[in-house]
Amino acid sequence: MKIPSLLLRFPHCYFSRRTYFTHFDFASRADFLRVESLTPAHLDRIKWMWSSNGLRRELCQQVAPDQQIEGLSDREQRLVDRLYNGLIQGHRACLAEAITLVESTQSRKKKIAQFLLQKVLSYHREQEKLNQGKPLAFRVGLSGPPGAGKSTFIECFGKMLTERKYKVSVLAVDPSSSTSGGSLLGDKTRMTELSRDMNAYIRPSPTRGTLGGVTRTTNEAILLCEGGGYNVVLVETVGVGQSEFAVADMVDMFILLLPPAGGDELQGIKRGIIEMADLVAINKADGDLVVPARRIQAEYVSAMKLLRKRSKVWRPKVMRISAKTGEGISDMWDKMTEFRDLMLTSGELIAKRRKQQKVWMWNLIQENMLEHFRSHLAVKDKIPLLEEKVLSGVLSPGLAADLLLKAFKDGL
Ligand SMILES: Nc1nc2c(ncn2[C@@H]2O[C@H](COP(=O)(O)OP(=O)(O)OP(=O)(O)O)[C@@H](O)[C@H]2O)c(=O)[nH]1
Repeated sequence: MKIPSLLLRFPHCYFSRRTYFTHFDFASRADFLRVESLTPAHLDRIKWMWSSNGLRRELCQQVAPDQQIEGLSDREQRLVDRLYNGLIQGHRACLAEAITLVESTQSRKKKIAQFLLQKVLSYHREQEKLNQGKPLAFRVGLSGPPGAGKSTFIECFGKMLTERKYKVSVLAVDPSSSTSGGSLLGDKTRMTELSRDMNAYIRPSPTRGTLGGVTRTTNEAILLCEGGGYNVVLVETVGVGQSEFAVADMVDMFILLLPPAGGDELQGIKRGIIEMADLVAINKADGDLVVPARRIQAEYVSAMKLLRKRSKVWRPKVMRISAKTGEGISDMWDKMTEFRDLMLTSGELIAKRRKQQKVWMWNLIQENMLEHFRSHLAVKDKIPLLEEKVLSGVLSPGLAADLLLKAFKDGL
């Protein structure tokens, strides 16, 4: 039987840890995880083990449960292994294919995607242990009103980071087109240089109108980008609607990018979102706009002093930058790394991530329960009639809700 080439390249995805330690006498766990530590003798042994039936059966039984996935066909399992191995090798095509799989709404693909995510999560845990428990990537949310300069900023900021040998991924949360559900803005078209950079990955993420405008898949795409070795993950939102609040709930640091304009130009910005900002960057501080930028900065500095403190170690900062000239961008990164280090040292960053995962679990339950309720046979035909009665004032919202909930309960 031909030995699978993947077995020779990534044997630790086939063999359980026990097999490794009993049959390959690895000195340490770190060695076991480093595939390049395989010697020709190890490879000969793998070939021998694969050829002798008895051991092959044993190997299959020994593969850790999360690797020998029940319920997936051989073809689906090969897809999961191919995407997983390509992802952790840093292949952008595998990352793109993995995110597309995670974005799928088709139930079978969703199931395969969850298995892939579980493998990536366990890889995350291994790598974080090797990284003294520190997170693999710095997750940054970026929001601001249309025209504030987000795309121009990401292009300039991203290029600066890749020149400093960071791997940057950008998930641009786009409003979906009403027909296709695909992303409208296609930020790639406006981040031309960065999208050509081999150390950058840009992905418009369609919202499909889900809760808060930011999709479940954005949260999961962040995990996949980190599994792909991207150590700075930027999640950009269009800056209107509810998406900023959802993004703030899935990143380590939330940045608000504002134009040097006050008053009605900032109508799109809700007070609540300013309270969630860890850093406010007044953009376009160049040319004739330097003076207004200074004034707006002063206004926000005094306004933010009145906001309730959300961290014991960090006070939100207000900076002036120019995405056009690059002025202030490097200082801004210094401030961001200062934030990350303070939050890590104080333990607030890990605590925040744990809390965020719980918030997302309940967001998803709420979203799926509502979907399940609306589509339930005992309820869906009653909804239009009861909505009509509420609109015409015949029924109170409370009574209509009780009638629908009773129909749902009786129908269970
Ligand atoms: N002077 C100046 N103009 C800028 C700067 N950054 C962006 N712009 C200009 O502002 C306009 C909007 O920039 P974008 O980067 O598309 O802004 P955006 O926030 O991505 O816009 P939306 O995609 O509509 O949300 C463009 O004409 C940019 O050239 C800056 O730092 N200085």
